[in-house]
Amino acid sequence: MALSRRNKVRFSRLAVFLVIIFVFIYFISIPKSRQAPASQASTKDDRKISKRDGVKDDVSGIRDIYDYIVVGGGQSGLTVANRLSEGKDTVLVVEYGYLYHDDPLIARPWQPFDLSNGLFHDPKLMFNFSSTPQAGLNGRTQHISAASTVGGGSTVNGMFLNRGAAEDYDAWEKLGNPGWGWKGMLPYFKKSSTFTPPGKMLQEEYGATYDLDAAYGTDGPIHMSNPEWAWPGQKVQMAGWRELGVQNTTEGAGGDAVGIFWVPRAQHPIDQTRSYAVTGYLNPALERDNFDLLPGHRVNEIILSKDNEAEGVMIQRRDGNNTISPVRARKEVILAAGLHTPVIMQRSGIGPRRVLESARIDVRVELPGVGMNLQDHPAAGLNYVFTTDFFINPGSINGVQAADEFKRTRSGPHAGGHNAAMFLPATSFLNNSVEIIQSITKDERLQNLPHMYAANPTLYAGYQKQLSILAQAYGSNKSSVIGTPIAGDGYSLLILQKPVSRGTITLDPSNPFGANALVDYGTLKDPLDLQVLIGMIEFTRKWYKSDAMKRVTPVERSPGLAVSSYQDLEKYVRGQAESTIGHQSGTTAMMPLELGGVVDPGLLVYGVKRLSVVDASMIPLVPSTNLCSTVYAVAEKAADLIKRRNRKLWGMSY
Ligand SMILES: Cc1cc2nc3c(=O)[nH]c(=O)nc-3n(C[C@H](O)[C@H](O)[C@H](O)COP(=O)(O)OP(=O)(O)OC[C@H]3O[C@@H](n4cnc5c(N)ncnc54)[C@H](O)[C@@H]3O)c2cc1C
Repeated sequence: MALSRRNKVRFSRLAVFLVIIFVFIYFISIPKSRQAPASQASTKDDRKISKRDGVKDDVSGIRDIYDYIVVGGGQSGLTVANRLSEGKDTVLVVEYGYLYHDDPLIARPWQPFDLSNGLFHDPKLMFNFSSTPQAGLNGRTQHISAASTVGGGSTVNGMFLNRGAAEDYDAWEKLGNPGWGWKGMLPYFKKSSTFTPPGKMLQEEYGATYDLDAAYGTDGPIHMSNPEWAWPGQKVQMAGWRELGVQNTTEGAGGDAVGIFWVPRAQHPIDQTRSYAVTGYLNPALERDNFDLLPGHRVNEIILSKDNEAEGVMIQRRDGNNTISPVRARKEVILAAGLHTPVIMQRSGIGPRRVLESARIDVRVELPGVGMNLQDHPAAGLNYVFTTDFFINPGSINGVQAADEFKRTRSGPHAGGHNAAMFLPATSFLNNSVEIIQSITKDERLQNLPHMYAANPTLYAGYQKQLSILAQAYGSNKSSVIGTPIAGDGYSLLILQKPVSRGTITLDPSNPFGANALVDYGTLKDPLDLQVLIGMIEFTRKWYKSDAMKRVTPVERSPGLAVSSYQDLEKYVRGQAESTIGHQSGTTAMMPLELGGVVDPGLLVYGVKRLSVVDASMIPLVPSTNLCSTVYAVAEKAADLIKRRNRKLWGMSY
C-alpha cells in the first residue's frame, strides 16, 4: 500500500518519537549504581586507533550477538579471540584500554633506557590506582602494576619470556586439574612461539646455551630471541654465582628452570621490536570479517539468565558517556580481564556471599573463592656500587651513542635488556631450609590468611592442600623459591617465587560499579615469606664477596653493612619491599569446588553455564617464573578446550 507524502512524514515522526521513548525507558531502567563514572582515566585521550575495519569506535559498529564475547583485550584475551575466530565463529573483544599501534616506546622500550619513568609507568597504558595499606609492609600502599591497553601486560611488560619448572605446572595437576601438568602445557608453550637461537657471540663469549627440541616451537605467533649483545658485567656475575655452587642449566624453558640460564626475549629477531599479543594475535585476526575489537569500553557485568546461564555482557564507554548497552553471546562469555576478572564476577552476583551482600548485590551463585587466593611475586632489593666497573654498564650508557649503534648495527644496549637469570631451590641458599620446610604445613599459617577465609572451610582446605604441595616444592632441587635477573649492574632484585601469604581482590562495597577494586596483596603477612627473603639477602651478600665479584670492588649502598641482624633486616625489607612485579594471579583459581576453586579444568565457572576464565587469575599456584609465556600457553590451551566443547554442543561450525 502506497502512503501519501503527508502520511509518510507523520509515520516517520511517529517512528522517531517511539524510538526516543524506548531508548529513554531503557536507560532509566538501568540503576545509576550499575554505571561507572564517566572516566577513571587520569590522562587525556591521545590514542591512535587503527583504521582497520575490525577496530570499532562505538557499539553502533558491532553486532547484537556474537558466538563468543571476550572480556578484556589484554594478553590472554587476544590470544583466545584469535584462535576462536580462525573458523566461522564470530568473536567480539571488549577492551577497557585503547589501541596504540604506532607508539615507538611500546615497540622498543629500551630506547630511553629508564624504565622507572618509561613504559611501565606510562599512565595512558596502565590502571592508575593503589592497593590497600599493606600490613606486612608497615602499612605502605602499593602502586597496582596492571596494564589497561590493548595487548594488556604483553604491551607494557619487560619482554623477559621465561617459563617455570616442570614441577610448577605438575603442581596445578596435583591440585585436581588433569591435563594441566608440564606435559599438558608444553605443546602450548611451543604452539605460541617461534624461537631464534642466540647468535655466535652470545654462545662463544657469554656461554649462552639452548635446547631447541626440548623447549621450542618454530612457527608460533610470538617471537622469542636475543639480540647479539650483553652487558660485560654479566659474565663476572655468573662466575660469582658458580663459586657459590650454583650450576648453569642448558635450557631453562624445557622444564628445568633452576640454576643460571639464558632467557629469550619477546622480541622480533630482525628488527628487535616487541613481539606481543597485538602483533602476534590481534593483527592477523583483524584481517577476518568475523572478528571485532571494541577498545575504550568497559564490561560492567555479565548478563545471567534465570538459570544462571551467561547470555552476554553489559558494556559502557570509558569516556564521558554513561550509556550502557547489552551485547549477547551465543556460545560463551570468556573472562580475560586480568586483575578485574574477579571484580566483574562479583558485580554480576558470582562470589563470596559476604562480599556481595555488603555491596547489596543479589547473590546469584555463591562462590567463596572469587577474589581470594591472590598471589604475586613480591621483591626486595640490594643496592651496590661497582667501584671498578666495566665499560659499558647499565649506569654508564650514553643514550645518543647507543641509539646510533642500534641504528647502524641493530645491536648494543638499545637492542634489548635482560637476557639471563638465576632461579634457586630453597635448599641451595637457606641455612635453615629443613626448619622452614617443616613449618610450611603448620597450623600457624592459617592465622595469617585474609579474614574472609574464616567464612568458608573450603578456602582453608584449598590453602592447606597448596601448603602441602609448597612443602614438597621447598624440599625439591627441581623447583625454585627465589629468582633474580643477572643484569650486569649493582642492583640485585630478589624475587620471592613461592609466597605462602595470600591476598584478595574485591569490589568496593561503597560503590561496587564506580570505585576501583580493593586490592590487598597480603604481602609478607606470613613471616615465613620474610625469612626466605632475608635468607636470600644474606646469600647475595656472600656472592658480592666472591672472588669473581671482587673484580668490580662492590660497595653496599643499601641497606648498608650496618644492617645485619635479623631484626634490622626485617625492618629494611618491610620498609622497602614491593608487593608486585605485575604478576597478579590466583583469584579465580582452577581447583575443585571443595578446595575453594572457581573454575574447573575446562576453565568453566562452577554454577554458571557458558562462562569461562582464561587469564592469569585461573592460576591456582603461581609458578616460579615471570608469567607472560605461561599466560600465552594457558590461553592457547583454553582456546582448544573452548572450541572442542562447543563443537560438541553445536556441531561442526568449521
Ligand atoms: C609492568 C609489567 C611488567 C611485566 N614484565 C613481565 C616480563 O618481563 N616477563 C613476563 O613474563 N611477564 C611480565 N609481566 C607479567 C605479564 O605481562 C602478565 O602476567 C600478563 O600479561 C597477564 O595477562 P592477562 O591476560 O592475565 O591480563 P592482561 O594482559 O592484564 O589483560 C587484562 C585486560 O583486561 C582489560 N580490562 C580490565 N577490566 C576490564 C573491563 N571491565 N572491561 C574490559 N576490559 C577490561 C585490561 O585493560 C587489560 O588489557 C609484567 C606485567 C606488568 C604489568
